[in-house]
Amino acid sequence: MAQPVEISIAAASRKVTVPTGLFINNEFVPSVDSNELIQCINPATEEVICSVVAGSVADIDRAVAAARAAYNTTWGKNVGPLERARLLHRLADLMERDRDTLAELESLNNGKPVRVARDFDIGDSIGCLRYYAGWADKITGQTIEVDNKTKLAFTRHDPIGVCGQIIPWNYPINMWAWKVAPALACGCTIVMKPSEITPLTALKLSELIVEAGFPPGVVNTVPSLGSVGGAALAAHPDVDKVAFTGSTVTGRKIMEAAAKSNLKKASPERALLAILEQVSLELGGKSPHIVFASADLEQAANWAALGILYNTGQDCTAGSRLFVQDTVYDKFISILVSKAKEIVVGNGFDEKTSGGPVVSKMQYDKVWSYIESGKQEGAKVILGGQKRAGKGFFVDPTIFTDVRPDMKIVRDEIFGPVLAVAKFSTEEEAVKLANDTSYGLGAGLHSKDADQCMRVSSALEAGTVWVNQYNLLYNNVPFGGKKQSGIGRELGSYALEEYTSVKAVHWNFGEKLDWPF
Ligand SMILES: NC(=O)C1=CN([C@@H]2O[C@H](COP(=O)(O)OP(=O)(O)OC[C@H]3O[C@@H](n4cnc5c(N)ncnc54)[C@H](O)[C@@H]3O)[C@@H](O)[C@H]2O)C=CC1
Ligand code: BAL
Repeated sequence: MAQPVEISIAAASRKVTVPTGLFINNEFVPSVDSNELIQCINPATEEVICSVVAGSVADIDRAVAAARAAYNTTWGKNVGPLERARLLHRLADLMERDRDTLAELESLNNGKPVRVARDFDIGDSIGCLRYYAGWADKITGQTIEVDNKTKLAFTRHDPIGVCGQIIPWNYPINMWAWKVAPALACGCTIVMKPSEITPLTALKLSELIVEAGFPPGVVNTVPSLGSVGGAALAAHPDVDKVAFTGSTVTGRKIMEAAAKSNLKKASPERALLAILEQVSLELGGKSPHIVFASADLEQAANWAALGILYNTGQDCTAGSRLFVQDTVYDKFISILVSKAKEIVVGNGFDEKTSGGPVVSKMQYDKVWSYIESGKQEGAKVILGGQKRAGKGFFVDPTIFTDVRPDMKIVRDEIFGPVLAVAKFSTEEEAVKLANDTSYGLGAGLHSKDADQCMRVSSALEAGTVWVNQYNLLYNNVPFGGKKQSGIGRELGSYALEEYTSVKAVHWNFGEKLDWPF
């Protein structure tokens, strides 16, 4: 079993062929020692789309060996920056060519609307590949004077090596691009483990890796269960760096695995420093979104609704805790509810649809258990909160008011279209409520008072703060979290630091060493 399957996309009158094997050394191959398969489900219909090979620990070993061989021969320091840039641009061209098919496949496997996948996820991913193609020949070190007459030092930003990249199911193509583009621009090789829930587009993109002309072994793709392939990749002694996006629980496990594998070579005191260079984690969030009385309420309601409903709330930066100033509270809530009602949730192949189902039965059950807990803990449902009849893991926009800070719906990351709204009266109170979380990924505020915007954006404990907008990201602006939302930064020039290792070279052109010293 590693044969491609033909998937019929009836709504678009199209058929698409999808590889189902593990992608190692530019070939789709069966597992070396396992017959396990991963079933891919369409969350809008609950039907099986197809099955793909589930990689084993031995398959991860094989993929890492392929990545190491490529790093030492055809890639790494053996390929120039212009060639790395050319290939990244070529890959971007191919994604552009296949944009519609990729969007349809993404929609089938993940549930997000085709329009959203095509215009946002894939559009941004193409932009990401091109952005880092532009960086490939601009990764420079410094020349440092240490003694004018006899010595100088310089730094080189070497590729960090073989990277294990573990990505989630909420943005399968986009998270692929965020990981692959900077790593390749820096000269790293990759073993990519897509989520077992959404492996199809990573496999389809692997075909484009071959077509673009990347040498074998530069990018390898191993769909596998997290507890099998993900854990093996994180603990692998020949993986130089692990980059992860996903839950905080799994992020902790990855940190532990990387530390243990580093301990094989490093002393315990060095292990922490070693893993800080070698692990980057983009984890969960429970992001606050504050609306002050002076805000443009119509606009703030649009951004607040986008903040929780975009990607059906399955977004690490979802603005899931909304704080509204008491003097405008009633007016704002009525605008917000009317905005949320306008969002079309349903058929992903309809261009008017903005929201799809949540990704899986497990996620559906998790979201509903939070909705039930919100009701039981005494929060008031002012929108949604009722199950739909029929097939598909659909959850309609759900808004709770009268929430307290101790409620589970206020404390935990739900990863669904479920908003908890609370009232505040002073700026100080809003900041205190906003920062009352173990997470620190995103935060938003709306106000027409510029001084207030500056004060509050400075006080909010988050890696990203949006002022008078929410949830928009750009490839040239860094992204990442504080507190339990992660370590390291993706996007922008900052991501290059995650995939390079700085080497200082000390050059002596005149100093004689007196002996004995
Ligand atoms: N920050 C984010 O973007 C994401 C957050 N989540 C949160 O996590 C919750 C659970 O979703 P999951 O799919 O279970 O997330 P997860 O964090 O377990 O999965 C993300 C990736 O990690 C892999 N993984 C799982 N266990 C692993 C391990 N022991 N070692 C290495 N890799 C491992 C998975 O196979 C997947 O590729 C969601 O409800 C949501 O709250 C989920 C996905 C993305
Ligand atoms: N929205 C940025 C990436 C994420 O949700 O995982």
